[in-house]
Amino acid sequence: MLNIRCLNKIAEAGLAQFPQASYQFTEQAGAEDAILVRSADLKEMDFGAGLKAIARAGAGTNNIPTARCSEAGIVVFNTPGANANAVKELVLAGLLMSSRPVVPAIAWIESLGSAADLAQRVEQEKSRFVGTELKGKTLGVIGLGAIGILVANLAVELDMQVVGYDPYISVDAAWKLSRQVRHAESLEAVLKTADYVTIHVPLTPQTKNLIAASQLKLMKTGAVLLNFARGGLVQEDAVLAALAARQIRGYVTDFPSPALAGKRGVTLIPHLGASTEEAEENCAVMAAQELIDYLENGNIRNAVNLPDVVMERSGQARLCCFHRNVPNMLAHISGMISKQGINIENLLNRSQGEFAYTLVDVDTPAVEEIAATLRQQPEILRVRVIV
Ligand SMILES: NC(=O)c1ccc[n+]([C@@H]2O[C@H](COP(=O)([O-])OP(=O)(O)OC[C@H]3O[C@@H](n4cnc5c(N)ncnc54)[C@H](O)[C@@H]3O)[C@@H](O)[C@H]2O)c1
Ligand SMILES: O=C(O)[C@H](O)COP(=O)(O)O
Repeated sequence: MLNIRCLNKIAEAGLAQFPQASYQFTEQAGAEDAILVRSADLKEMDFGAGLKAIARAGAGTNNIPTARCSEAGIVVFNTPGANANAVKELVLAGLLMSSRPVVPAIAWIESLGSAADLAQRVEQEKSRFVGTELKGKTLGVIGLGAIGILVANLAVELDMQVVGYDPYISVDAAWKLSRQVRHAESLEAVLKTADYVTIHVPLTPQTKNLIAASQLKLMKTGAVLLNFARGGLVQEDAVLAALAARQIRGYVTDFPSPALAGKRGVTLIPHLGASTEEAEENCAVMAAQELIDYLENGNIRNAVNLPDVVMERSGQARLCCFHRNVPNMLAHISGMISKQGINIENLLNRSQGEFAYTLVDVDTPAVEEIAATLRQQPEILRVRVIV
């Protein structure tokens, strides 16, 4: 039996992927083979020696200590794109809420209750809630990954001018982007031209406080900043100062904090970007399938600390080696196997940065001794045998 531990509520459709004959769910810390998680913070968590993988049912992995996981030979997965449409739709709500004051207008109507002169007051006072249209305004999109592309393309459909910035855009992403999205050479260029700026980059040490006082100063007077990516991308004190100085008109964010609560111009949403039935199901199913293929076949799809490594099963046993990306590892692994007179049926090796992963299919199930010897090698972080 393999033990799966869920550290957040995971959609039933995802849990149903695990066959009951070979998997069980556990709440016991340290007993798990794999963890399924959404936003629970694992950064200070101790992991049991048996933990082989963590799957984040979602996009952002800043709640997972990925570097520490790699050192322990733990593969960290996420589910790219699985909740992108849900976020896109909430960004649209954010754009509409910041161009048309529907939220305060609804609050005002509710405050009137069922007053007899309701219809009359509506017509007398509705001019307090006049807004502007999105059509013709410029949207700046920072980060053109799964979400940024959908947001940029939607804004084109809304007849907005769209300018996008992503120095690391993938070829796949570039193909999906509408040709009407203008390409910005720098973050500054986006900030200077946009009426609305929306951020869709991961939170990393490099992107922390991406938008701080000097970036806010570049924004057009009266512009609106939308942040559905992570709170730490925007320096809150700076944004509050920019709002107080009327440099920007609004800050719409999915990441509330005590400092932002109740401040003029701030719209707080309780981290609902991915909270649709469809997105929760998509993420849970994708995360579960990634874990199952890794646990049962050693295949890796959508890990953040290793590249995709997928090989059809052959032979009688598979050795799965998570190791450092240093010279001679392949020769060491294959040499050890051939020294035992064992034939290698198939082998696949890929690396990403400091780490690499090697799958070896062999023609005998008797490879535990080889695995034990390989585990002695300090550059090898984990060896699994799958028969
Ligand atoms: N509010 C929510 O519920 C919610 C849901 C999903 C994702 N998110 C957040 O949104 C982020 C983006 O999600 P995604 O699915 O689009 O991820 P993604 O990996 O598909 O796209 C991220 C893009 O950001 C780009 N990028 C990285 N650093 C950059 C920089 N300095 N400047 C410009 N571009 C940069 C990358 O090249 C990539 O194209 C996630 O990391 C997560 O933090 C939030
Ligand atoms: O990075 C993500 O996918 C989102 O922030 C969603 O987080 P959640 O799964 O906790 O809703």
